[in-house]
Amino acid sequence: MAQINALHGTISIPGDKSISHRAAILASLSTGKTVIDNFLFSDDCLRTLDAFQAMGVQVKKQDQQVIIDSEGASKLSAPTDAIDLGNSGTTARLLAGVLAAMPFQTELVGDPSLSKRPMKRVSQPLSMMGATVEFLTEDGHLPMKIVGGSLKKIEYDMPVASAQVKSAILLAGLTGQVNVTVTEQTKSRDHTERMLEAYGVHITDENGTITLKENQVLHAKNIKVPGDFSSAAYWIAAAVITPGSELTIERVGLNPTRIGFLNVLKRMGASIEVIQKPNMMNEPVGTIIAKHSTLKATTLKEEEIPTLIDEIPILALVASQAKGISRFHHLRELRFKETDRIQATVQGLAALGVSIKAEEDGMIVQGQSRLHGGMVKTFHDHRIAMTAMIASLITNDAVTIDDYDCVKISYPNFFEQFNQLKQPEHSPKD
Ligand SMILES: O=C(O)C1=C[C@@H](OP(=O)(O)O)[C@@H](O)[C@H](O)C1
Ligand SMILES: C=C(OP(=O)(O)O)C(=O)O
Repeated sequence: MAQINALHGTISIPGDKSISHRAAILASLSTGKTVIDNFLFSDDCLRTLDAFQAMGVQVKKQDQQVIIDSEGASKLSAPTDAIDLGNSGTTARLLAGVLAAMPFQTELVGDPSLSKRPMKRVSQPLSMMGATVEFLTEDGHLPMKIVGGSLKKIEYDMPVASAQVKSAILLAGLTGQVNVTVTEQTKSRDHTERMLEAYGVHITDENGTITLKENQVLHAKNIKVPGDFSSAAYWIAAAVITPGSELTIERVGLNPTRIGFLNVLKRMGASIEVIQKPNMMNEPVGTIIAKHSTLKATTLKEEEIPTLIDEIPILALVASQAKGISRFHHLRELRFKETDRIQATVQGLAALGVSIKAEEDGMIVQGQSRLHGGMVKTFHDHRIAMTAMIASLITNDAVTIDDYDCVKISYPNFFEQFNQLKQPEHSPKD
């Protein structure tokens, strides 16, 4: 029987996945040489680099840097083969926006999980702008062919809160040199807008209506990527639920559109201190100190969902340790992620002893569950795998998962840091 150990130490968080994708894209669309520091070398972000390399951009990887040399958006060339996006939804949707304005056609393919995810949410606005998007086997799903060309301006009301769709439209406007206006009901992550602003592009956000002006070109600019808040969330959760723990988590991106998990945990009574550091490329950054806490249950509000959309599995684990019943609704979007994350979270946590129930649009979590070891089916979803491993910190018996490799999608050194953290004499820096 394993013993439950208090966790102590300092963790440096690897680069943000969303920002690394955008850095690779905007650097490839700029003229000149860009050095991207602290790029996340995860499977998903590598797909974005590979896609631009296939279109003639020079990409060099060294240590934690990527050096991108490009002649700009107008000089991208047709790839010789279909572009394989692997598991990456962000690459699929954002790249579709770029390709809509290219004077060539491209075929996009993905792995079985990505091939089940909805693509009409991008094909519809891009078609309205003048691109032709053809689904090659099943309506609305990859593989899809994008026949790009000259685009027209668009004013688009977003039917779902999605930073990927919003970004696809902004990138189509940028590469197509046309004016775009996107209106969001609920604000989704704004990394694309912030990075474009850092490049000096004329982009405004007035009460959820984002406008990008036509005829703007990008010139290379070095980029430093902050640590990924979504990756930090696992360690914040670990500290908060494991008795006697205190963890310091460094170099974390603190963009307000990403830190809903932090705000909800504070509402639940978690002891979390945030020390702000200087911004990186228009993105707030800081150090987080999280301690074991006595927690109370919570109910999620609709407007906070986009700010914690990828943190629902780990939040459900935290809620299982709080006093009372937590209610998570407005989560239909979770059914369209790497897997159906409502079902995968409920099944995975139930296998470890959590009293949890799936609802049509969310889940109900009974608090103060006593967890036991067990086998968690990940459905090859990195966020389910990492949630199960954090759960193992508070079980006496072993937790096993059916796929350890999938963490490489967003957090390649997760297990390295996890194992170091479990050895109290070490502090898992990088
Ligand atoms: O724009 C992005 O980088 C992302 C947006 C979110 O997806 P949606 O746009 O589908 O909400 C999120 O779940 C994903 O992990 C990354
Ligand atoms: C949903 C995710 O990513 P993507 O949509 O890029 O596959 C995620 O990282 O949790």
